[in-house]
Amino acid sequence: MKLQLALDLVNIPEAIELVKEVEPYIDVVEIGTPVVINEGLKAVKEMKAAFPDLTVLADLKIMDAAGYEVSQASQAGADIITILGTAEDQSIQGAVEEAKKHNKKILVDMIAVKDIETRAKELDELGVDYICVHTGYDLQAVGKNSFEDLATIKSVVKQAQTAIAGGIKQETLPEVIKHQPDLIIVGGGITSKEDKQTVAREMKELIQLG
Ligand SMILES: O=C([C@H](O)CO)[C@H](O)[C@H](O)COP(=O)(O)O
Repeated sequence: MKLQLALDLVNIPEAIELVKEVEPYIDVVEIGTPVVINEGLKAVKEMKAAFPDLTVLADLKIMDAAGYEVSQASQAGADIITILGTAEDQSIQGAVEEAKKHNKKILVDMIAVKDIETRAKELDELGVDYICVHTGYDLQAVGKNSFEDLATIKSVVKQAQTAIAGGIKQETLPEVIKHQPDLIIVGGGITSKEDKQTVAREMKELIQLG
């Protein structure tokens, strides 16, 4: 199980400063969708330049023109690029093919997918690298989480790795670990804390205990 830090509500210098604090404890750094919207792929480029050994995920949440978007993000230095599970199969295939050309990986975000089980099976067959269940900010606000969806995808996926995102905190981490996803994505659970380094270290230690 790996730990991904999601950076959503920061600018580029703040993102780099934050990663400096927690780098030893994270496996992947995510340039979140709001950062990409505000700053563009420059944010991915600058993060990769600052931390060449860290895996960088560009949370583009692609819905169309997937091959082109994946190509652009790959050239900016992203190692993993996200596409939405609700996108057309044609788009998913385009993303997977383009990512292979650049030796990059595709993570499918299952936010707003209604039939998680069926779609996860289809995506797995389309050859994506990760399938990620995700409770977005707007559903977190009404008390939802993705633990059940994680169990669902774990039971049907054969080749892809599994991931979970959305409101995960130190207190809910043990419940996540029980389901053994390959990737655990944490944003506010670390970035909103005063002592980010301690929280990231303690979360990483818990993950390593498995
Ligand atoms: O993908 C995300 C969200 O849609 C905003 O872009 C977040 O990165 C993801 O939810 C993880 O952040 P937290 O929910 O704060 O842990």
